[in-house]
Amino acid sequence: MTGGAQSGGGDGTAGGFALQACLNGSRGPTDHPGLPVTPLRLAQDACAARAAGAGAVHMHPRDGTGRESLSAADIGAAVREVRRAAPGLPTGVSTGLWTTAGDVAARRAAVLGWAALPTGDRPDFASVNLSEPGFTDLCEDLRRLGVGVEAGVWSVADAEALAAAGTDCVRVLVEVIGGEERTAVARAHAVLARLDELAVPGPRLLHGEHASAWVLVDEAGRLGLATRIGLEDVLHGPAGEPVRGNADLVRLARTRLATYGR
Ligand SMILES: C[C@H](N)CC(=O)CC(=O)O
Repeated sequence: MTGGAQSGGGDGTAGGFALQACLNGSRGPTDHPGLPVTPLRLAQDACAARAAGAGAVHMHPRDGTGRESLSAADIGAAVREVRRAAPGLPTGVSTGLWTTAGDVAARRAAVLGWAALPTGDRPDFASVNLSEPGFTDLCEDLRRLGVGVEAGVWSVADAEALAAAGTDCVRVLVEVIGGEERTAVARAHAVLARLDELAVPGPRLLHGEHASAWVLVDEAGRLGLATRIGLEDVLHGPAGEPVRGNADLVRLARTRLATYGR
């Protein structure tokens, strides 16, 4: 089985949870009527996702115009509101380079600005995409800020880059981005196997998006790995049925994971 020895201490979780809710991603409000964008809506959805069975949240905080933002003010406002509504819920944010339009120095400066936040307003962890330039400096900056790194591995090449860098991370996100549903499981296995071959430490969280989202929730269940679901990754249930929002998606994922004893 792939993802075995390094999958998270044998308890099938990624550092204490089996299911993370990815609340909004880069989506806009026209994508789904339930999409949370403001700190208050993110907090409401975090709370509802936890009640539905999520053990952590990942979000893309926005500025006053609704655009993704890494500024200390916007990150701090979203994290603070989520912590107020859902105390103790592990809370993470994206650091996607698209947020600063591909400007590595601007991203680094924004993240370094989180030093001005009280520690309680800093996220517990942040995802860092290995395919993006500047990931080693960013990981070191996050470590100094006391923010855990979720290493975003999208390919075998990313797995090799992570092994070569030796980055300390709280979790390895095996993210099957793009491509067709019928190849998603094979792609996931190729990355998981390479991570294990290279003895990359850290629990794995496996997920896909769009057509591959549900098939990889099932595969994570089968492999005993953590996974994630939410409006960032998919806008409907496993049979294409409509959902009201993140809490519905989390409930549906929990039902599927239960069939694998999770
Ligand atoms: C393209 C993926 N939705 C990227 C993702 O989930 C990780 C991140 O926020 O950087």
